[in-house]
Amino acid sequence: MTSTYPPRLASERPVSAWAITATMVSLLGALVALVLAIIGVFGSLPAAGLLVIATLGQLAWYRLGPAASRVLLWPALGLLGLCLVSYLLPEHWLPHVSWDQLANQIVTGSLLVDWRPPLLLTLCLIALLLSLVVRTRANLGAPMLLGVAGLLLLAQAVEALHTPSLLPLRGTWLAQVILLTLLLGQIVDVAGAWKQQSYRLSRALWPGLGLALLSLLFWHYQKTLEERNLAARVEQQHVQMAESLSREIDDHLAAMRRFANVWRLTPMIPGATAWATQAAPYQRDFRYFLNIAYIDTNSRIQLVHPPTDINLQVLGSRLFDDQPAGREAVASALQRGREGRTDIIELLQGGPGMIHYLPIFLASESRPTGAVAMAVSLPALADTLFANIDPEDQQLSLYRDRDRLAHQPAEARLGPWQLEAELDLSGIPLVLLSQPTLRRLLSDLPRQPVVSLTVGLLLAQLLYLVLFSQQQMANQHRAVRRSNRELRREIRKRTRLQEEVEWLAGHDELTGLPNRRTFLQALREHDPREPISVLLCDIDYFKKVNDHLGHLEGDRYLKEIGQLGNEVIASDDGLFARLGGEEFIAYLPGRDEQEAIRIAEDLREAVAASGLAHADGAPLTVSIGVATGTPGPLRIDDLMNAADEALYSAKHAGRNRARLARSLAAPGSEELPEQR
Ligand SMILES: Nc1nc2c(ncn2[C@@H]2O[C@H](COP(=O)(O)OP(=O)(O)OP(=O)(O)O)[C@@H](O)[C@H]2O)c(=O)[nH]1
Repeated sequence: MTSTYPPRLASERPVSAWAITATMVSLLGALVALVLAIIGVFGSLPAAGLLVIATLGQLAWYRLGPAASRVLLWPALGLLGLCLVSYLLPEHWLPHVSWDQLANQIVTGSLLVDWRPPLLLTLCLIALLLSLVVRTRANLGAPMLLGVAGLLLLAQAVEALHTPSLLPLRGTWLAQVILLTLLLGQIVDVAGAWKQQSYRLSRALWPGLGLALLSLLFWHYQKTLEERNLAARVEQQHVQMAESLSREIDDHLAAMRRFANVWRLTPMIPGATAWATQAAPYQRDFRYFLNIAYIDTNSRIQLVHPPTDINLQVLGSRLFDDQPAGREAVASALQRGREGRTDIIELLQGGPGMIHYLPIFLASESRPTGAVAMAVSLPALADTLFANIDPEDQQLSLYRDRDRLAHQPAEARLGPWQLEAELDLSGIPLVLLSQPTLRRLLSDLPRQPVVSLTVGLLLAQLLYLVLFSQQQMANQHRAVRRSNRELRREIRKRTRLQEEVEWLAGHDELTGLPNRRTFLQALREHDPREPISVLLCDIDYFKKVNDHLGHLEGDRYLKEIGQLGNEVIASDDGLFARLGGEEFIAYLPGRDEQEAIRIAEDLREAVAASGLAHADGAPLTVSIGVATGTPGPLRIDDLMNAADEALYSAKHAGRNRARLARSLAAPGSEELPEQR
């Protein structure tokens, strides 16, 4: 991975031309959506407004930098957060009606649903805007947020296409296109940076997106289930309402029969007072009885209760003539002594209704002496039946075939569901239609699926962040271990070099023997209570070796002699060093002259017998100057000079010999017998 210093800010990154183009297209779309929403043709105004802010925020990010972008985006995120809260808060904490009141204060007649985008659109916008305000866009949060936005967008498209939803996704296809281009713009913008970290990203991104997808699927399952449950509940309530209406109708039939039977106990045709007294409680209980009238055998209305103007007007009417639609029913009661009822007809008092005719048998009479007519006004019946229904909850209509008999409009915006139930009005089939209001449906809809979706998405984001950070830490850990390894290797290398330098400082490179420095050090550290001897040793005619056998061979000879000398001197607890050139020196602590001379002879003989030879076959020899210091303070220069003089003396005397320095022993130097 390449890195630059100083690190670039996100706003300094070169922005792709594609990203700018996509954003411009989105902006255009968002502005069109806004205009359409303002003139009320299409879509919702707040959603369009938020889209415009989102695209302007993205454009500001590219053109002016993060600070300008955030000025636009944070307030938009605040609004979206409020929208999300409205989806999440339980009804008993803050009822829907309170949200609606708030919306109504902003624009009269508007509801909460007008002011918040659909759930998935809200979440998608939140993810998009958050990805813009996350500073390190290409690294930390943005990939997951953009991924989630993409998923939500897809889910929203699928929802809109396939699933009939309780809340229609009003005009969101345009919003989806705008969001999609916005999303693509962002992805193109940061794709380059993602590529650099694709390994780390994919390890964190796929599990995160997997969890987000699971949350979405789970949410969809729960939402569908809850909507189905709600539909079933509403349906059940509707059926119960229809049943209670049917019961009410049955009750009024039973009441009518009771009323008709009352006259069996009396021997006379009912009088006006008795009629009014008997009819009053029935009319009070069933207000939709427009009237309760006594019809004589001639089908003439003789008595009527209540004595309202409109009822009094029909008094004396002969039903056979005046109301032909009910003739059959009247005849059934008066002539055959059986209950009869009209179909739904236009009543004499006006409005649709039906009239029941029940024969009146006086005591001991076997033929009816008249009939009781009970006119039921259908609008009044519907009013009575609907009286207990809150018009803010639902709209109700009563139909016979296609004719609407009664209608109670809702006093709130209607939801998308229409429910149907059948009613039996004394054998006439009616249909009761109900349409629950949006507010009622929304307040009844459980919040749990939205809560679990939000929690799921948060967990997915958290999982992504944890995995991403873990990857980052693992990477850093790997880098630290790598640099540690390199450091250890460097230290080892330097230690070896140091040892080599130290060894070279004290040794001769060619022969591997200690050098002059080490020799002098040993000399300086010797125990002054003991004698000390040195053997200064020089190869005889070594120049010839070089001249005739070559320098490489000369080097080999030097190495051989070094090894040989080391063996001889080390066996006598001494140190054999190379002084330089073809000169060697032996340091023999605790050795007196006699011992030193013996050792010098051993060395000389060993060299002579080594097999090393000149070009003419003559054996290679060495001359040795021996100097010994007695116990006591030592003057190194004196010792060395003495050895040197002794060596010179040995050379001068013909070479291949050892000479004891005279100056440090008895006066003059003593020649050892030549052993050739
Ligand atoms: N091959 C090789 N030759 C060296 C090295 N150091 C010194 N010499 C040679 O040793 C020779 C020393 O020669 P001289 O000092 O003239 O003495 P010599 O030929 O040994 O004769 P005497 O000491 O007088 O017996 C020179 O030819 C140097 O070039 C070395 O490290 N390698």
